Amino acid sequence: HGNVTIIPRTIQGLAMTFVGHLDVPYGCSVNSDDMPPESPSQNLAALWLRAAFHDVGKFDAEKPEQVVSGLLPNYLNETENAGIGISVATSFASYVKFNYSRADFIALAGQAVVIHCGGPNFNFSYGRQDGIRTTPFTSLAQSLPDDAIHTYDMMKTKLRRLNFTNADIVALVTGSHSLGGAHKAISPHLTDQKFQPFDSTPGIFDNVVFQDALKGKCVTRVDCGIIKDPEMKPLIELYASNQDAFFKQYVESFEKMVNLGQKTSELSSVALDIEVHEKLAEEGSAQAVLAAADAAAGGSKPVATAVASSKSGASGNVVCWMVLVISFLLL
Ligand code: HEM
Repeated sequence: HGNVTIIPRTIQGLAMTFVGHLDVPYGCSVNSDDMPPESPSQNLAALWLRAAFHDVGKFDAEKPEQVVSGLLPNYLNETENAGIGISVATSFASYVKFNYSRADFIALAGQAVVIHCGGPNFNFSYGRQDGIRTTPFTSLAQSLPDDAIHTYDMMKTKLRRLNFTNADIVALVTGSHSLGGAHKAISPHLTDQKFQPFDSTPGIFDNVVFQDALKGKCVTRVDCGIIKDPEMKPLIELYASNQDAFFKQYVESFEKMVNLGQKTSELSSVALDIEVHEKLAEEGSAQAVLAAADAAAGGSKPVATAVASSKSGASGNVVCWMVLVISFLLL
């Protein structure tokens, strides 16, 4: 981790690689090239962001110095990680030999998603240590809040174990659910649809999820609990009316999340140059995302938006693959 001139360049290169994958061909929503149609989630962007959370799931506030991150690929069989295994980020993390940690790798994938899909742009901190594979985490099996079996109060207790404040919880949990949605294959307690978007713009990282929550729309038990929680509701109202306030809090809370268990004084910081996905609005609405999911699954219903986005994706593909090749050369 010592070489400060090389590392930032490789981090920028890797960030571009992630963005290249996201853009082939459905941007921030469904990526049919990477996600096989039979998989429970076909939303690579959402999966990577989710993975950044799950990678710190073993954090124990009673052992704050215990390094927990970088181990997600070893825990994909746990029920709390159902559906994440398909994520290319975690598979990459298990086989690609970069000169920085798997923890950095997974955090960067999540952060690249936030920036590329319309969220706040912020520096990436790097130099995280990876947890030791043989760490006995067994006392903390099922350590992440489980939407299918826990009450809202139990989930809130588990989120407190991650040292999350109310603002962290609202920004990170409901806020991250700005992207993606629930899948019958993973969350039969929530939906009987293959894909149930969390908000009306599941391919855009924005504050619409809070506006929808105030209109009574919530999908996960945790989000439905948050909107009813008198401690949390004022924050939902704030973020619904003020996207800047949401983004400001998100940056702080995301940093906190991906640094759980790490010695933050030993981390360095580098600016990322990531462009926002050019067809965000066109591809990010619930209707466009559902149409793309249908197309990716081989559905026969042609929908105007899906056809339009896959056409634009074809020319975009060439550019994206060039970006991928160039960024691998840089690495
Ligand atoms: C109490 C905490 C949380 C609970 C109970 C929870 C629960 C869930 C559930 C049930 C799903 C649906 C999975 C599926 O059916 O495919 C989901 C999806 C998702 N979660 Fe969370 N979540 C929590 C916190 C977070 C956090 C902190 C993040 C990110 C920082 C996050 C990011 C996501 C994303 C992006 C998706 C969409 C995945 C996709 O579309 O494939 N969640 N979450």
